[in-house]
Amino acid sequence: MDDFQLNISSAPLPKPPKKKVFVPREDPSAAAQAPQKHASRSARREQGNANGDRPTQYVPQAKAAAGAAAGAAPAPRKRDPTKGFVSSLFSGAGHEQVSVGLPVEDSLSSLTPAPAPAAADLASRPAGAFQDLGIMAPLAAQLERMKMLQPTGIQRTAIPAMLDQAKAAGDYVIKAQTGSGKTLAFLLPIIERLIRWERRQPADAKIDRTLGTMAVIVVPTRELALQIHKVLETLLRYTSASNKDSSREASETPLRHWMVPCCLIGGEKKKAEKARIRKGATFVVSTPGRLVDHLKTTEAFQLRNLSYFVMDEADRLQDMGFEKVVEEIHQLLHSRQTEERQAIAEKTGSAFKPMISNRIKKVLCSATMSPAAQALARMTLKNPDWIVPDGQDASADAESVSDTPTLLRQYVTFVPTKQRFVALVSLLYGLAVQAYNKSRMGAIGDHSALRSIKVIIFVATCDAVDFYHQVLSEAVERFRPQVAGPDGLLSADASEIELVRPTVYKLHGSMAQPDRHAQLNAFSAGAVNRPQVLLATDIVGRGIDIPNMTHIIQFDPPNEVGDYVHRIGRTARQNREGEAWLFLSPHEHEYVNVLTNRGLRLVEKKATAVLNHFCMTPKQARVAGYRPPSRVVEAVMNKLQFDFENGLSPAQMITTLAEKAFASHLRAYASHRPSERGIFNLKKLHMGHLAKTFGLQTAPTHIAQKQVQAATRSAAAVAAEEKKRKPDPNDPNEIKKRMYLMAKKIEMA
Ligand SMILES: Nc1ncnc2c1ncn2[C@@H]1O[C@H](COP(=O)(O)OP(=O)(O)OP(=O)(O)O)[C@@H](O)[C@H]1O
Repeated sequence: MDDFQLNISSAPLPKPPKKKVFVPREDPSAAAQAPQKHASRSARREQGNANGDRPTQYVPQAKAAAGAAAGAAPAPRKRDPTKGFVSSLFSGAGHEQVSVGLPVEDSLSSLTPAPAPAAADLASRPAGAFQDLGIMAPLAAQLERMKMLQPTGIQRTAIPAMLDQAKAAGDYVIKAQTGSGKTLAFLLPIIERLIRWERRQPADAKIDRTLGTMAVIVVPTRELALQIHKVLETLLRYTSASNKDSSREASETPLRHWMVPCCLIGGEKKKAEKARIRKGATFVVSTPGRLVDHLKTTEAFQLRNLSYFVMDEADRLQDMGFEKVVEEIHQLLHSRQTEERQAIAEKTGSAFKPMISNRIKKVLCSATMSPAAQALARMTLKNPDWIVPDGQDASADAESVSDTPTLLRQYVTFVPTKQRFVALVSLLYGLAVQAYNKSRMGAIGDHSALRSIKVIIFVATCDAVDFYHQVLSEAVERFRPQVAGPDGLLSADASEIELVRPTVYKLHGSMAQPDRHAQLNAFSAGAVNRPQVLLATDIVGRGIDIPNMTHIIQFDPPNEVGDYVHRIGRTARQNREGEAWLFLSPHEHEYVNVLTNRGLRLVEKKATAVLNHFCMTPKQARVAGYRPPSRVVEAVMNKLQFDFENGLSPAQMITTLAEKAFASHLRAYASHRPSERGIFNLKKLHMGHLAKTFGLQTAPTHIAQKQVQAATRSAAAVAAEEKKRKPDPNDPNEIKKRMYLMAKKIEMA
């Protein structure tokens, strides 16, 4: 691959010593390679058949020309005979134009003006407004330190509602768009009620860890548990008597309490967690599996005073995998609390008096409520109070997902399957250049003042995360964005390219917990003046709050519209701007209807707009309306794909990774919801083209055939099973039946 690396130098760009262009198969210089011809042809045919395209051989023009001039075949390059060809990314099947009726833009930059910030979500109240909602001075002072001066829309409704003594017996459903501050919306009133209880007690009574756990918060991922735990730690730091600084606010209302948060998550040492529980934890934040484990095995868990059970990302918790676990948690919390209270009553001879509430109040919280989660809310919550942001209608369609952040722009681009990789690299480069050009104005010479992009790329499987992490990490080091110069292809200005080169991180559920933690922290803290890219599965799709997120790229579409909404909600949080890009292959275009039918508003970006950007220097990209010639774009993209297929990593290692990623991609593709399998149809997926997405020159047929057969078999088996047992899993009557049974069990517990 280094043969084809171009020199990089600062402007003015020198004439390249060798021009490199793609020479098609018919080129006389290629035809002159008589001794190689037959072997090459058969290799080419093999690839051509597998990929369904006419292959193109990449030959440096200088060598070809020299060979032709000498009247002899150019000296053959030493290489693996199965490599060295790249079928053109711009010919063959898979390029059908689709029209989906969305507004279309042919430029990377947004053509529509930025929408105005949502007035409803920006509180117009002055600082101190948290106190107006009933939050006491020490807590409000801490919020001020955390730079939270005004409550958000959902906080303005949730805090008074949850503090309202008249409604204190009921449960709550909190539904508000992503990034709107739901975490504090349920944490603040819980902390406030505990502080208020303490105020009503004689001077020697206080809340501390010996009173046991007051609130349990269960969330679907470890990362989210750690995040909420951190918010709690910060909130409680200055509002606990243990902190000397709290005496500042203590003159009027001396603080006595000492509340302790504790995080219980899979992947951590259970023994250490048991020790923490034994010491006592006022708040427990946990993932479902680990919580059940401790509820069953940790005797020291004290739940007699438990007053709140919060299910954050409630609809995800009702998903297949968690539904039963959450049900079990409900039962265990109730049974353990009852046992503990009875034991105390027997010991003391009088009924146990709980601190805040006799029953455990449940709080369901999410930006989306699937039908199953709604049914659960209706059946299991007592008099649930549906809390939505100030100014919104609580009786509106609970399943609606159209309430996405106001400053979020949603784009979809239809990229032929075989161009997916080059389009991804081009988009990353284009977005980074765009950000660099935007922030460079007024910041020339001061690179610390530049603002770059922070992107999450969602892919379907852990194997794909590993593969693209490896590939993109190398790509940014080794692929030089190339542009049209007067004499062919040139590399872009090195000093500028350095500034748009991203650091790549990865996160998926099969990584060891310390690595997960380290990667997420590094990505969150990554310098804002350099592009930061995180490759991830849906593990960071929900709840995760990363500062300065600018873009979400869904390289693989999600399994559910709910997941789409949560993924895009990682950006444009708290009234900041953000962009979400969705990649679809042309044959998947009907997925757009699935999204728009649920009220989501998208704009189509032409795939050419994405590819063009890789062929422009930052300087060229600053010229309004500049477009590189299409033949240059094609040559550059074919070269990029050629390098991708031939030049990365020790060949064996990357091939193994690629084949694994290819196989698991097929499995994931086959597991789309039954209602969407007509759109994400394995039979319509071109295996050869998909192979190119993973840098494979041909589809590993043994894998492809096996996967397609298995997927078809399992799809048929699932369909037969569903027909036999459940007429339709989304049938409201079926959901009701399931939820009724679950509610009965919980009630009995
Ligand atoms: N009143 C406030 N003022 C300023 N910033 C706030 C306020 N409340 C919350 N935030 C910040 O807003 C961001 C989003 O909050 P949070 O994570 O609670 O959103 P969310 O609604 O739970 O989002 P998601 O649905 O994605 O989980 C966080 O960085 C949080 O610190």
